[in-house]
Amino acid sequence: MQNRKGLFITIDGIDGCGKSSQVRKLAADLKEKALKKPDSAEQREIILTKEPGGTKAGKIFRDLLISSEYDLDPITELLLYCADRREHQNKVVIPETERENIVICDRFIMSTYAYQIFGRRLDSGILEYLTARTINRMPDLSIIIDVDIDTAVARARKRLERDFRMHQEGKFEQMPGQFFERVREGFLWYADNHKDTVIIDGNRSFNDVNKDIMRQVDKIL
Ligand SMILES: Nc1ncnc2c1ncn2[C@@H]1O[C@H](COP(=O)(O)OP(=O)(O)OP(=O)(O)O)[C@@H](O)[C@H]1O
Ligand SMILES: Cc1cn([C@H]2C[C@H](O)[C@@H](COP(=O)(O)O)O2)c(=O)[nH]c1=O
Repeated sequence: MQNRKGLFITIDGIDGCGKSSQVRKLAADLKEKALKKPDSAEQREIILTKEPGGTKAGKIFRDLLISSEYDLDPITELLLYCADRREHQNKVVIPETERENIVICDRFIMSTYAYQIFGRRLDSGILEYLTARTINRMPDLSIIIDVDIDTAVARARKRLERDFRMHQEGKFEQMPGQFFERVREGFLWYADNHKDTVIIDGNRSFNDVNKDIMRQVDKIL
């Protein structure tokens, strides 16, 4: 383990890969572990958060970003994801890890590489420039849940239609399959080229995926 305070764990993947359900389950599992071992390092507060939208200003960025209503220019979109991340670092990730808590975040920078650089085909130089100057706390562990595009798109659409949220949140879900192929390629590229990043096969049962996630998290606790 690096000599740093707290822990910052991120879970990522294409829409519908199952990450939000796994983030919630991981938080519940860690809380249960802490109850069982009251004197251990696991006795840290668990902070469940997300990008975009993990801060007060971030909720406004999120509305702008994921609605299909605004038809944002791709570079505007990239800048807003970076602005949301900067706010989230300063208001949540850094203060909570400084308090030695465990921050579990639904999505992080791998999503920006996957969706904006690979999906939208933007120049990675802008993202690298902004990241180097605005992000101080990188994850101790990044998990990418990898699933087949057809499975992911079907799961994401089903969930949005069930919740009647396709209009407010369905911007990416309405994109063609080739877009998601590029996004998936972006996640795989990120894992191949960055340390502390692992891929977990999400085409399996919820419990099997959860077990693999817990195995990875146990290594850094
Ligand atoms: N391993 C799994 N097998 C089958 N269904 C799953 C699995 N994991 C999650 N699901 C279901 O798929 C749907 C999407 O899951 P979830 O919301 O966790 O995905 P997500 O990746 O966070 O999606 P989004 O990015 O669109 O918010 C939910 O209905 C969930 O119950
Ligand atoms: C952080 C981040 C996210 N996105 C996209 C990916 C998803 O379609 C939405 C967020 O929705 P979720 O229900 O919270 O998964 O935002 C992106 O394009 N770029 C990013 O950096």
